[in-house]
Amino acid sequence: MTESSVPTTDLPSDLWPAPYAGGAVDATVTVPGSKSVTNRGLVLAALAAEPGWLRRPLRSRDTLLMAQALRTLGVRIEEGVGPDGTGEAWRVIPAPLRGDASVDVGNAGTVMRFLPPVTTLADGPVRFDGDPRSHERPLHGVIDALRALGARIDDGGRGALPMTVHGAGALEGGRVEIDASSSSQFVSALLLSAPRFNQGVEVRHVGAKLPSLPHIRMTVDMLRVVGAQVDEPETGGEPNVWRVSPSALLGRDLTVEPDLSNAQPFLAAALVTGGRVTIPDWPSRTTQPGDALREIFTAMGGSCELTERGLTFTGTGRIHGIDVDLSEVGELTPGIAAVAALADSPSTLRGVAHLRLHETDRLAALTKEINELGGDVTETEDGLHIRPRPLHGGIFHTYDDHRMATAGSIIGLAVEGVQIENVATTAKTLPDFPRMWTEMLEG
Ligand SMILES: O=C(O)C1=C[C@@H](OP(=O)(O)O)[C@@H](O)[C@H](O)C1
Ligand SMILES: C=C(OP(=O)(O)O)C(=O)O
Repeated sequence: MTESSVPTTDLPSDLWPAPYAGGAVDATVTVPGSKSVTNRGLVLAALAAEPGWLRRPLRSRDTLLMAQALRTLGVRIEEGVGPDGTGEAWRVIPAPLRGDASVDVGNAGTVMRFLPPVTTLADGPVRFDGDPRSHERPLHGVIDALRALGARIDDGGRGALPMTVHGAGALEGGRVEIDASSSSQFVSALLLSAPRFNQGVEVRHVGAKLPSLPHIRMTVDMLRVVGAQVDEPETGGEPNVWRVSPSALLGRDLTVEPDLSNAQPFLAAALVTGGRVTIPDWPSRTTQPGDALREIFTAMGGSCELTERGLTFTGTGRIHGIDVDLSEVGELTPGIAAVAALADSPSTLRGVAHLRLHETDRLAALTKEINELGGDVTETEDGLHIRPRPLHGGIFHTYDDHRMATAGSIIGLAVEGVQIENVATTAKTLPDFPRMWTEMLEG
């Protein structure tokens, strides 16, 4: 059993010549596990009353940071092969959570939001810090809610990182109102730890909008799988209210689905080159937002077939613009914008103002980088307006954002001479991206 170190993004900011396709791709691409499922699975297993397994976990910067943080708190995570001897599996052995610990969140929204509630259960202070961008990403929803539920947190009044959560071994819990319009992860964070709060939790979202609803569904589904009792709006509960009862959690044997948002660039490659890409193990039912790509990329000109072999997506060589509300599936925006820049008609991407506070300001970054290749993109109040124009080569900057790197690579398939700055930033969720991309083109 080995414990691997967390890859960092401190690699030199090099330029990676994005491969130009020159013809239709025809490939089968096996995509590693979902970041969102892996990090929820780790948290729930760490909070359980008995050991559990996580099979086919994603091994990337965000998930290794989560694993490292949980280990620092006393949880044992043994990396090895699964009970049936096939494939990678992590055995998670819960333990009383230790304080006087430090957590590096990197720039992982799931780590910076999901772990503060967990650490209220530790027996001492837990210091949180991360990449410079982590200081700018919204955390106030989690901090304010935890204080209202009984936690003591020192954040220097910033409502953001760095901060210290003074774990007291338990948290009272109860009712709380939050405004989660800047991130659905505020809601998910509170729900995930709530079975271990004395009174559980009732979270009421009071903001004007709530992004990334499928990710909240994922939280609810995964809580139910480990035995938690959850009342929520979609199964007859009050709108915008989630209730989790206090209970012990079961240790499960969970298999992580492929990351459908990381499947996006490969599906886009089929669309952009008029080729065909199959993603094995595409789930027939899932809460992952990437599943919406079947509909979105079909509307943009391709077609797809979901069979036992997986999802096969076929492009026609023609790409159409789209007018679409992406509020539920915001993390797909960079890849959709890249395809839209190559389309035969304009696109409007709506409902994603909160992307300004993601890994980078994604609306500004996409606008600038596509325009520097000759494009015509304008930011709207809540999204992007993209009028396709002939593009030329140049440097595509990535701003430490994995999805900027994959978006630039999609454009590079159709435009010669695109160079991706710091492609290593894909390590956040898909460390093997450059190799996978090159192999896809080799067929
Ligand atoms: O809970 C999750 O796993 C995620 C929720 C979403 O966050 P926001 O609601 O902040 O957009 C999404 O963009 C992120 O990539 C993953
Ligand atoms: C927004 C994203 O990540 P995070 O979990 O850091 O919020 C993303 O992966 O697109």
